[in-house]
Amino acid sequence: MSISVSEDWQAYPAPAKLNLFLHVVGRREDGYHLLQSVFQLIDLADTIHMRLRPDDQIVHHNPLPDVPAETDLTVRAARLLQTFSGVQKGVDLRVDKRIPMGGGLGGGSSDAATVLLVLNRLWGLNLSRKVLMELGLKLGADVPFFIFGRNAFVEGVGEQMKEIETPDCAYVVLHPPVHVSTPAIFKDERLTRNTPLVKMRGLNDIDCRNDLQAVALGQHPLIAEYLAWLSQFGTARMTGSGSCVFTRCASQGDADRVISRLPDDMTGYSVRSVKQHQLREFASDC
Ligand SMILES: C[C@@](CO)(OP(=O)(O)O)[C@H](O)COP(=O)(O)OP(=O)(O)OC[C@H]1O[C@@H](n2ccc(N)nc2=O)[C@H](O)[C@@H]1O
Ligand SMILES: Nc1ncnc2c1ncn2[C@@H]1O[C@H](COP(=O)(O)OP(=O)(O)O)[C@@H](O)[C@H]1O
Repeated sequence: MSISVSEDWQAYPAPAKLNLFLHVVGRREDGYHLLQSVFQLIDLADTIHMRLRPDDQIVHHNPLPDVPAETDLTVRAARLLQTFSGVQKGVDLRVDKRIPMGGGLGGGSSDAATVLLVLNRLWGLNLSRKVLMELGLKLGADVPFFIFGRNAFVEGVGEQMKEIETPDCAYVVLHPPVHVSTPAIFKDERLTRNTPLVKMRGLNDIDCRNDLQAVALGQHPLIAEYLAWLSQFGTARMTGSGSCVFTRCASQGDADRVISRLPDDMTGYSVRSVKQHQLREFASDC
């Protein structure tokens, strides 16, 4: 799937995710934390424009204000794939950001996953999903999920996943304007790391909380104000390491109505659950 914007450039989606719950169940010797979480794809998405180049350069045409091109996850993903495969091909990149950055919605990771999936096809590499997921993990703990491309129960540091049925529904997502540092949340001494392991049968049996939430609220009290406002409409929770918070709505109309009541100084989105990443077939399962 792709949406044409001009003769050469093609546009590809990079969807965001919500963590419907997130439990911290332990810590590895290297300091990384063991998690259990359900990752849900949503229809809030960045768009990555890509064009093959006649040389082997990787060129980012509109770097983000605070992220130099060389450190952008799209460029890092393309370089990683180039080095791994030894291919002597290049690509032009442009990124239209819609997913708030540092919001716990996985935007950077999803951008990286989209680049890996698309270049796998554009460069004719034909790497399997498994190989792309292993490569993706080198870029960030959330990248394998977006390459997996289906809603999933995720374990380990983000590399073990099983497909899971999740409700087809609408959500309201609010973005408190604070930058949450993921390493700072995981390092915080107030973080509990001993939530008992759950067996995943269905979401109804799970204590759907986010163990990172209390720590994020301690570091950024503004998130609590957004949670309090959203809690008028249903159970509200933080996604990932924050700062975004969300609640489930009975219908898209209900979600739109919540957004229409948002105070002028708050930013939010009415979104829908997505069953599958539109680029999932860009990697094969064998
Ligand atoms: C918390 C989660 C849940 O979805 O998401 P986000 O809030 O980032 O979306 C992820 O596990 C985050 O994934 P990601 O943002 O890719 O993190 P990474 O770049 O891999 O790691 C950033 C830092 O967080 C800590 N970290 C991350 C993941 C993990 N399982 N244990 C950790 O301790 C490490 O200190 C690491 O250096
Ligand atoms: N293409 C990109 N999009 C967003 N963030 C990026 C990108 N490349 C690198 N980053 C860096 O990754 C950090 C985390 O971004 P993001 O994935 O949006 O948040 P989160 O991990 O909280 O979901 C950003 O603050 C930014 O410094």
